Amino acid sequence: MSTEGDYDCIVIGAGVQGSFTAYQLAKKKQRTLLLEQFVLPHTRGSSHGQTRIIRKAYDQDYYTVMMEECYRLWAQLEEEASVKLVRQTGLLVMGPENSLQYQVVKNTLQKNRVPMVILPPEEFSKHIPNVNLSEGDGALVDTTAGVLFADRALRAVQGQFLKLGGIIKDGQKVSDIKPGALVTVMVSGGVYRAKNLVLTAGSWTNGMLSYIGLQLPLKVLKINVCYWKEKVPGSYNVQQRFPAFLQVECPEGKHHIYGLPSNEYPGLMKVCYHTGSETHPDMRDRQSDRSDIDILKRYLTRCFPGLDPEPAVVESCMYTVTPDEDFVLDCHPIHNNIVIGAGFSGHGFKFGPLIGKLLCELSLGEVPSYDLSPFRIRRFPEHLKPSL
Ligand SMILES: Cc1cc2nc3c(=O)[nH]c(=O)nc-3n(C[C@H](O)[C@H](O)[C@H](O)COP(=O)(O)OP(=O)(O)OC[C@H]3O[C@@H](n4cnc5c(N)ncnc54)[C@H](O)[C@@H]3O)c2cc1C
Ligand SMILES: O=C(O)[C@@H]1CCCC=N1
Repeated sequence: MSTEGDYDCIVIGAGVQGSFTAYQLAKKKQRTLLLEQFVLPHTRGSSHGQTRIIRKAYDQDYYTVMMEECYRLWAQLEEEASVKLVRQTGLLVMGPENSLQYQVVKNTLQKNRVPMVILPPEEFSKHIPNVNLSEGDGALVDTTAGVLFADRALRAVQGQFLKLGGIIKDGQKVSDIKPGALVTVMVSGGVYRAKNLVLTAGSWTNGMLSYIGLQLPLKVLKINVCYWKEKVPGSYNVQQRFPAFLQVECPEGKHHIYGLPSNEYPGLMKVCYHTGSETHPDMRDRQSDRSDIDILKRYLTRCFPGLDPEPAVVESCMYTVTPDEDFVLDCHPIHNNIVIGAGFSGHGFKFGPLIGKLLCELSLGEVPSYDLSPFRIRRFPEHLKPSL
């Protein structure tokens, strides 16, 4: 077994969160190694695919507030890498006018003075053709929102990290971690040591944490990523300024439904259900539950009459979900040179640049730029005792 040179920091996992963390560390002159189990780019985790939603429309103030800086950081990366990563389309939010869910999002936007437009039901179809607003639903548009070009963003941030002198080793699966003043990381055929470790292993997080005496209440869900054909090509197209959308409550299912204007596959609009069935991350393709697709078919038949209600393409992705759907951004409770970023619960991409900054701050022992109390490990006390 060979021993390779020491680093200031090793980051495990080159998804969006690990890549931005490595980039931030390299910006701070840290000698950084980014380790990835698969050959890059890959489609086996949570960060692949061409698009994601970026928005300020959230239930909780703290996410809306954090998004302010995220937009700036995305723009900074666009400039540094000379690439377009964000397209402003707006986000149409729909939900029962009197429901808590809809009202909370509306209030958060209003309180934080986020530019938005409320669409009264009688004016809805003038602004949003080809969508049936449900009886009793309210509708608003978060005009700051849009589409993030995800694959392109990952390439851009990894490219900037390499330009800063960072090292990426892909096809290197971490098989053990030994904590200590120097953390030792084992991969097949090699050992790496560093003063600090950041763990951003997505759906494989609990596997990694088992090496260091910790388990988190994370569920791994397989998401069916569905694309639906426009009956009239272009009717829900990004070029026609059709917005992304979020349906916060509807009779068809308990969870949100969200969609992005047709873009990546010409004539196909991406619409997904915000949950899926549990899986082991290495067994994703054996999970064949499609009950979410039945919910989407019924919803689209009723509300998006311009889409063929049979998915034309179904791809796979994974969520790693915490019980409260808030992220985990914290130091290991005993080994404080090990930082953990996990549980992004299906909504973490848009925060990537800021997550990178925060995990870098935690790793360097700096005071984090935001109050991280919603993201602490000790909010799950029952999961701390048995494994430590
Ligand atoms: C269908 C879908 C739609 C989504 N829509 C949105 C959206 O609209 N807006 C939004 O903001 N977010 C969205 N998200 C969420 C967002 O994409 C995720 O929160 C984010 O990609 C999580 O990134 P990550 O870096 O934590 O995980 P990953 O991308 O999975 O990265 C973890 C990496 O760690 C590597 N790894 C694991 N174990 C090891 C090991 N032993 N050795 C080496 N490497 C290892 C993995 O191979 C992987 O590459 C969506 C997610 C999905 C699945
Ligand atoms: O994060 C997002 O914006 C999307 C849409 C809502 C549900 C999860 N992901």
